Amino acid sequence: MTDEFDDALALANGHRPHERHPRRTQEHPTTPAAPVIPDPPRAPDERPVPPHTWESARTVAYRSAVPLTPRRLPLDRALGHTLAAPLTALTDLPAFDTAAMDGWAVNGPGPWELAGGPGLLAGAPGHPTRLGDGQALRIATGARVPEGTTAVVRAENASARGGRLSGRLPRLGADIRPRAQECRSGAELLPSGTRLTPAALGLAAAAGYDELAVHPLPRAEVLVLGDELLHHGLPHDGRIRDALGPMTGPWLAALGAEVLVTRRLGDDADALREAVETSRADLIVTTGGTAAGPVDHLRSTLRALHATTLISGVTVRPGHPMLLAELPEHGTPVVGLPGNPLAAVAGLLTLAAPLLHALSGRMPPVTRTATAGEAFGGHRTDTHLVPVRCPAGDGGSGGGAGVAVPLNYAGPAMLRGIAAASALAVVPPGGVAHHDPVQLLELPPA
Ligand SMILES: Nc1nc2c(c(=O)[nH]1)N[C@H]1C(S)=C(S)[C@@H](COP(=O)(O)OP(=O)(O)OC[C@H]3O[C@@H](n4cnc5c(N)ncnc54)[C@H](O)[C@@H]3O)O[C@H]1N2
Ligand code: MOO
Repeated sequence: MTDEFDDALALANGHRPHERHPRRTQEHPTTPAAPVIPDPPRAPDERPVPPHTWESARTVAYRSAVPLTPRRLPLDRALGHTLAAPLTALTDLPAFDTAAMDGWAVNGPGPWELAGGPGLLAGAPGHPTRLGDGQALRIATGARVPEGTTAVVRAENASARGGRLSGRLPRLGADIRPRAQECRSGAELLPSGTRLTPAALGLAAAAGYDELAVHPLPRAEVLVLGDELLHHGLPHDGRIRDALGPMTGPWLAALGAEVLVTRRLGDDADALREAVETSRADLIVTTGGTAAGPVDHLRSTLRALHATTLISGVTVRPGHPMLLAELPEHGTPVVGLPGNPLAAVAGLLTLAAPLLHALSGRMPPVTRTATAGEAFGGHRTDTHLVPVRCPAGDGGSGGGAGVAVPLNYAGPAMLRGIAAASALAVVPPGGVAHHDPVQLLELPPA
């Protein structure tokens, strides 16, 4: 076991392992064994990339990309995009003094004399006529208040009889939303780099926008590697269901990518090379094939394509064989996710998330602090990513950020823990004691 790990680490570091043992070709006899393709010789000046720490891997991934060129999009197509310029109010909000309640606009202390006419409705054209001293006029929520209004009296707090209105004396300005209460024209409402939520789109519309300058969604392509994978039905004859095909695209989309396609390539080195060479994506994400197995072609394919390796192995568990490379010409990033499913999640959050933030013009993803609900055993030398339950609103003793409890079924090949998790705890080498602060990586929303 130790030898196997050493071999994979050696390979991840750019060395040849001492000895190769075919791992997969005998596992599924129904599939013809893929030919073992020798790694192309390394160029003499090519230096192996030592493994990065988890923190430095995230920084390198973020710094390796620049934001995609902004474009203008109508509001109804801008959800999930990132603002390429601050959202600046194009109008005062409210744009005029507005009734905040259904009732009467009044001028001065009551009782008031009811002014004639149909009353004021929201959106009514023309300017309402001035309200004279001691007068009251029926008004609906959202209607412009007439000049001279000192307050709005709520319908339930007054009664109109015989041309007069009597009721509780409101304080000056009661239930009037004054013009520019929320913002003045020109005020910055949201900074550049904000990802547009439904609320942000509503705010943009309220502030007068029809379209917004945004960074386009980075286009991602997912290449799922592995001849052992089945795409429907039950595992049989040593073959298993592909768990990463259905998971990786949606996860990238939740992180802000537009997923062009998920392609199942088996362990065909030629198909992998062609798919990478011909991709039009801004980000290529592969699953499996990062380690030392006889049909793990990813690293040799990237070398053959003269890709630059930025990250080759990260001192994180699970997920240590993850990699990041850049293709020549356009510098398209290739993220190699390890095949073990929880290791692939680790790669998504360690490498793909910072890259997508950078390509979209967002700040790097951040962790938040919670309190360890029990001791988290750490790895001796590596960061350990642990699925946790940390219910929202669970204040805990540590001060409001929640109490994180590790979940079972968190082995590298398991998804049961992460599927029930609300976050991944980032456990430094040596672990975290019960009640101590622990950093959490949020999982993207569905
Ligand atoms: N000699 C060594 N072998 C391995 C090491 C090592 O250090 N030395 N590390 C192990 C670790 S850790 C991981 S993680 C994996 C990474 O391997 P690969 O990225 O090359 O992935 P595969 O070999 O293709 O698959 C590994 C494992 O995951 C299963 N898998 C792959 N794709 C999927 C998928 N789409 N859905 C579900 N399961 C998938 C695959 O069947 C294997 O069981 O390497 C270890 N080996
Ligand atoms: O990257 Mo592996 O998960 O440690 O199984």
